[in-house]
Amino acid sequence: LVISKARKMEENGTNRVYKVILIGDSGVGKTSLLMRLCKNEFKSSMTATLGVDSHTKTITVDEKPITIQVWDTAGQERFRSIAKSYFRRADGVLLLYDCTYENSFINVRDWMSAVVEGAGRPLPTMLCGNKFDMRETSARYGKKCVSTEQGKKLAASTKSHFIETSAKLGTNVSECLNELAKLLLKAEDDEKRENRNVPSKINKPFQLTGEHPVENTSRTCCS
Ligand SMILES: Nc1nc2c(ncn2[C@@H]2O[C@H](COP(=O)(O)OP(=O)(O)OP(=O)(O)O)[C@@H](O)[C@H]2O)c(=O)[nH]1
Repeated sequence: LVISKARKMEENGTNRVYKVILIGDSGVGKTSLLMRLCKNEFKSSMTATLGVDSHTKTITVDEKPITIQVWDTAGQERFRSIAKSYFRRADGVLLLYDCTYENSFINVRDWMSAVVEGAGRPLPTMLCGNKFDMRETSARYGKKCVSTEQGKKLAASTKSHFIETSAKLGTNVSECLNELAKLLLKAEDDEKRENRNVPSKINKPFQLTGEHPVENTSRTCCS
Protein backbone atom coordinates (compact mmCIF):
# COMPACT_ATOMS: atom_id res chain seq x y z
CA LEU A 1 0.00 0.00 0.00
CA VAL A 2 2.84 2.36 0.94
CA ILE A 3 4.68 1.60 -2.28
CA SER A 4 1.62 2.13 -4.45
CA LYS A 5 0.86 5.44 -2.71
CA ALA A 6 4.40 6.63 -3.38
CA ARG A 7 4.22 5.44 -7.00
CA LYS A 8 0.90 7.23 -7.52
CA MET A 9 2.42 10.49 -6.26
CA GLU A 10 5.30 10.07 -8.66
CA GLU A 11 3.01 9.32 -11.58
CA ASN A 12 0.82 12.34 -10.82
CA GLY A 13 3.92 14.46 -10.82
CA THR A 14 2.85 15.91 -7.44
CA ASN A 15 6.24 15.31 -5.98
CA ARG A 16 9.28 13.24 -6.74
CA VAL A 17 9.73 10.30 -4.36
CA TYR A 18 13.34 9.88 -3.27
CA LYS A 19 14.32 6.34 -2.42
CA VAL A 20 16.62 5.80 0.51
CA ILE A 21 18.09 2.53 1.65
CA LEU A 22 18.50 2.02 5.40
CA ILE A 23 21.44 -0.31 6.07
CA GLY A 24 23.83 -1.42 8.81
CA ASP A 25 24.54 -4.44 10.97
CA SER A 26 21.75 -6.35 12.65
CA GLY A 27 20.60 -4.76 15.91
CA VAL A 28 22.03 -1.25 15.36
CA GLY A 29 18.50 0.17 15.52
CA LYS A 30 17.44 0.66 11.88
CA THR A 31 13.78 -0.28 12.40
CA SER A 32 13.68 1.60 15.70
CA LEU A 33 14.94 4.79 14.05
CA LEU A 34 12.38 4.47 11.29
CA MET A 35 9.56 3.82 13.77
CA ARG A 36 10.59 6.88 15.76
CA LEU A 37 10.63 8.90 12.57
CA CYS A 38 7.32 7.71 11.14
CA LYS A 39 5.22 6.90 14.21
CA ASN A 40 7.13 8.63 16.99
CA GLU A 41 7.26 5.38 18.95
CA PHE A 42 9.96 3.16 20.40
CA LYS A 43 9.87 -0.48 21.50
CA SER A 44 12.60 -1.87 23.71
CA SER A 45 12.17 -5.31 22.23
CA MET A 46 12.04 -5.61 18.48
CA THR A 47 11.92 -8.57 16.15
CA ALA A 48 14.60 -8.69 13.48
CA THR A 49 13.58 -7.43 10.03
CA LEU A 50 13.19 -10.17 7.45
CA GLY A 51 13.90 -9.03 3.91
CA VAL A 52 12.95 -5.41 3.23
CA ASP A 53 10.21 -3.15 4.63
CA SER A 54 9.27 0.26 3.32
CA HIS A 55 7.87 3.48 4.83
CA THR A 56 7.21 6.84 3.25
CA LYS A 57 7.63 10.18 4.95
CA THR A 58 7.11 13.70 3.61
CA ILE A 59 9.14 16.47 5.16
CA THR A 60 9.63 20.14 4.34
CA VAL A 61 13.03 21.42 3.29
CA ASP A 62 13.37 25.13 2.45
CA GLU A 63 9.56 25.36 2.27
CA LYS A 64 9.47 22.56 -0.30
CA PRO A 65 7.81 19.18 0.41
CA ILE A 66 10.18 16.27 -0.06
CA THR A 67 8.83 12.72 -0.03
CA ILE A 68 11.26 10.06 1.03
CA GLN A 69 10.59 6.37 0.78
CA VAL A 70 12.83 4.52 3.21
CA TRP A 71 13.58 0.85 2.59
CA ASP A 72 14.40 -0.76 5.90
CA THR A 73 16.64 -3.74 5.22
CA ALA A 74 17.54 -6.73 7.37
CA GLY A 75 21.02 -6.50 8.83
CA GLN A 76 21.38 -10.26 9.23
CA GLU A 77 23.98 -11.83 6.96
CA ARG A 78 21.50 -14.29 5.40
CA PHE A 79 19.37 -11.43 4.05
CA ARG A 80 22.23 -9.32 2.69
CA SER A 81 21.74 -10.29 -0.95
CA ILE A 82 18.10 -9.12 -0.79
CA ALA A 83 19.19 -5.73 0.59
CA LYS A 84 21.87 -5.42 -2.08
CA SER A 85 19.35 -5.90 -4.86
CA TYR A 86 17.77 -2.55 -3.82
CA PHE A 87 20.97 -0.50 -4.05
CA ARG A 88 20.73 0.18 -7.77
CA ARG A 89 17.34 1.90 -7.45
CA ALA A 90 18.26 3.97 -4.41
CA ASP A 91 18.90 7.72 -4.47
CA GLY A 92 20.60 7.80 -1.09
CA VAL A 93 21.77 5.82 1.90
CA LEU A 94 21.16 5.97 5.62
CA LEU A 95 23.96 3.89 7.12
CA LEU A 96 23.65 3.10 10.82
CA TYR A 97 26.09 1.76 13.34
CA ASP A 98 25.64 1.28 17.09
CA CYS A 99 27.97 3.65 18.96
CA THR A 100 28.07 1.22 21.90
CA TYR A 101 29.20 -1.68 19.71
CA GLU A 102 32.52 -1.17 17.93
CA ASN A 103 32.09 -4.08 15.48
CA SER A 104 29.13 -2.39 13.82
CA PHE A 105 31.35 0.67 13.25
CA ILE A 106 34.20 -1.44 11.82
CA ASN A 107 31.72 -2.94 9.34
CA VAL A 108 30.64 0.49 8.01
CA ARG A 109 33.31 0.46 5.27
CA ASP A 110 32.10 -2.96 4.07
CA TRP A 111 28.55 -1.59 3.82
CA MET A 112 29.84 1.38 1.81
CA SER A 113 31.74 -0.92 -0.57
CA ALA A 114 28.61 -3.03 -1.01
CA VAL A 115 26.65 0.12 -1.98
CA VAL A 116 29.21 1.16 -4.60
CA GLU A 117 29.25 -2.38 -5.96
CA GLY A 118 25.46 -2.67 -6.05
CA ALA A 119 24.58 0.84 -7.21
CA GLY A 120 27.53 1.15 -9.59
CA ARG A 121 28.46 4.51 -8.00
CA PRO A 122 28.74 6.07 -4.54
CA LEU A 123 25.36 7.36 -3.30
CA PRO A 124 24.73 10.39 -1.06
CA THR A 125 25.21 8.90 2.39
CA MET A 126 24.24 9.87 5.90
CA LEU A 127 26.38 8.01 8.44
CA CYS A 128 24.52 7.69 11.70
CA GLY A 129 25.85 6.61 15.12
CA ASN A 130 22.74 5.34 16.89
CA LYS A 131 22.09 4.43 20.59
CA PHE A 132 23.77 7.66 21.61
CA ASP A 133 21.75 7.57 24.87
CA MET A 134 23.56 4.41 26.00
CA ARG A 135 27.16 5.37 25.23
CA GLU A 136 28.13 6.95 28.51
CA THR A 137 26.75 4.11 30.63
CA SER A 138 28.19 1.44 28.34
CA ALA A 139 31.65 3.05 28.46
CA ARG A 140 31.42 3.28 32.25
CA TYR A 141 30.83 -0.49 32.33
CA GLY A 142 34.00 -1.01 30.26
CA LYS A 143 32.36 -1.53 26.87
CA LYS A 144 34.42 -0.30 23.92
CA CYS A 145 32.33 2.47 22.38
CA VAL A 146 32.67 4.65 19.29
CA SER A 147 33.38 8.31 20.01
CA THR A 148 31.90 11.28 18.15
CA GLU A 149 35.40 12.07 16.84
CA GLN A 150 35.78 8.58 15.36
CA GLY A 151 32.42 8.89 13.63
CA LYS A 152 33.23 12.34 12.24
CA LYS A 153 36.62 11.16 10.98
CA LEU A 154 35.17 8.18 9.15
CA ALA A 155 32.46 10.35 7.60
CA ALA A 156 35.03 12.89 6.40
CA SER A 157 37.24 10.21 4.85
CA THR A 158 34.31 8.60 3.05
CA LYS A 159 32.66 11.84 1.90
CA SER A 160 29.51 11.12 3.87
CA HIS A 161 27.62 13.26 6.36
CA PHE A 162 27.56 12.42 10.03
CA ILE A 163 25.07 12.54 12.87
CA GLU A 164 24.55 10.77 16.19
CA THR A 165 21.02 9.71 17.12
CA SER A 166 18.97 8.00 19.77
CA ALA A 167 15.90 6.24 18.44
CA LYS A 168 14.97 5.62 22.08
CA LEU A 169 14.88 9.29 23.11
CA GLY A 170 14.21 10.70 19.64
CA THR A 171 17.44 12.74 19.70
CA ASN A 172 18.47 14.03 16.25
CA VAL A 173 16.10 11.64 14.47
CA SER A 174 14.23 14.20 12.37
CA GLU A 175 17.47 16.18 11.91
CA CYS A 176 18.97 13.03 10.42
CA LEU A 177 16.28 12.78 7.74
CA ASN A 178 16.36 16.53 7.08
CA GLU A 179 20.10 16.42 6.49
CA LEU A 180 19.70 13.44 4.21
CA ALA A 181 16.97 15.23 2.25
CA LYS A 182 19.31 18.19 1.72
CA LEU A 183 21.98 15.81 0.48
CA LEU A 184 19.53 14.25 -1.97
CA LEU A 185 18.46 17.64 -3.31
CA LYS A 186 22.07 18.74 -3.68
CA ALA A 187 23.00 15.51 -5.48
CA GLU A 188 20.05 16.03 -7.85
CA ASP A 189 21.11 19.64 -8.54
CA ASP A 190 24.72 18.57 -9.16
CA GLU A 191 23.54 15.87 -11.56
CA LYS A 192 21.32 18.31 -13.47
CA ARG A 193 24.20 20.80 -13.72
CA GLU A 194 26.55 18.06 -14.92
CA ASN A 195 24.05 16.93 -17.57
CA ARG A 196 23.69 20.50 -18.77
CA ASN A 197 27.46 20.78 -19.18
CA VAL A 198 27.83 17.57 -21.18
CA PRO A 199 27.66 18.50 -24.87
CA SER A 200 24.92 16.45 -26.46
CA LYS A 201 24.87 15.50 -30.14
CA ILE A 202 21.07 15.77 -30.22
CA ASN A 203 21.21 19.36 -29.00
CA LYS A 204 23.76 20.47 -31.61
CA PRO A 205 22.71 23.82 -33.13
CA PHE A 206 21.08 23.53 -36.51
CA GLN A 207 23.65 24.18 -39.26
CA LEU A 208 22.71 26.33 -42.24
CA THR A 209 25.70 25.36 -44.34
CA GLY A 210 27.64 22.15 -44.75
CA GLU A 211 26.41 18.69 -43.87
CA HIS A 212 23.54 18.41 -41.40
CA PRO A 213 24.10 16.01 -38.55
CA VAL A 214 22.44 12.67 -39.38
CA GLU A 215 20.31 12.67 -36.23
CA ASN A 216 18.59 15.92 -37.31
CA THR A 217 17.27 14.54 -40.59
CA SER A 218 14.37 12.49 -39.26
CA ARG A 219 13.12 14.91 -36.65
CA THR A 220 10.13 17.16 -37.17
CA CYS A 221 10.47 20.68 -35.92
CA CYS A 222 7.44 22.52 -34.64
CA SER A 223 7.44 26.20 -33.80
N1 LIG B 1 19.00 2.33 24.15
C1 LIG B 1 18.69 2.27 22.87
N2 LIG B 1 18.26 1.12 22.31
C2 LIG B 1 17.95 1.10 20.98
C3 LIG B 1 18.05 2.26 20.17
N3 LIG B 1 17.69 1.92 18.91
C4 LIG B 1 17.35 0.65 18.93
N4 LIG B 1 17.51 0.14 20.18
C5 LIG B 1 17.26 -1.26 20.58
O1 LIG B 1 18.15 -2.08 19.83
C6 LIG B 1 17.52 -3.33 19.50
C7 LIG B 1 17.59 -3.59 18.00
O2 LIG B 1 16.84 -2.62 17.32
P1 LIG B 1 16.25 -2.82 15.84
O3 LIG B 1 15.59 -1.56 15.48
O4 LIG B 1 15.45 -4.07 15.76
O5 LIG B 1 17.60 -3.05 15.02
P2 LIG B 1 17.76 -3.34 13.44
O6 LIG B 1 18.99 -2.66 13.02
O7 LIG B 1 16.52 -2.98 12.73
O8 LIG B 1 17.97 -4.91 13.42
P3 LIG B 1 17.75 -5.97 12.18
O9 LIG B 1 16.30 -5.91 11.82
O10 LIG B 1 18.14 -7.31 12.73
O11 LIG B 1 18.65 -5.55 11.06
C8 LIG B 1 16.09 -3.23 20.03
O12 LIG B 1 16.04 -3.90 21.28
C9 LIG B 1 15.86 -1.75 20.22
O13 LIG B 1 14.94 -1.47 21.24
C10 LIG B 1 18.51 3.48 20.79
O14 LIG B 1 18.65 4.54 20.17
N5 LIG B 1 18.81 3.42 22.13
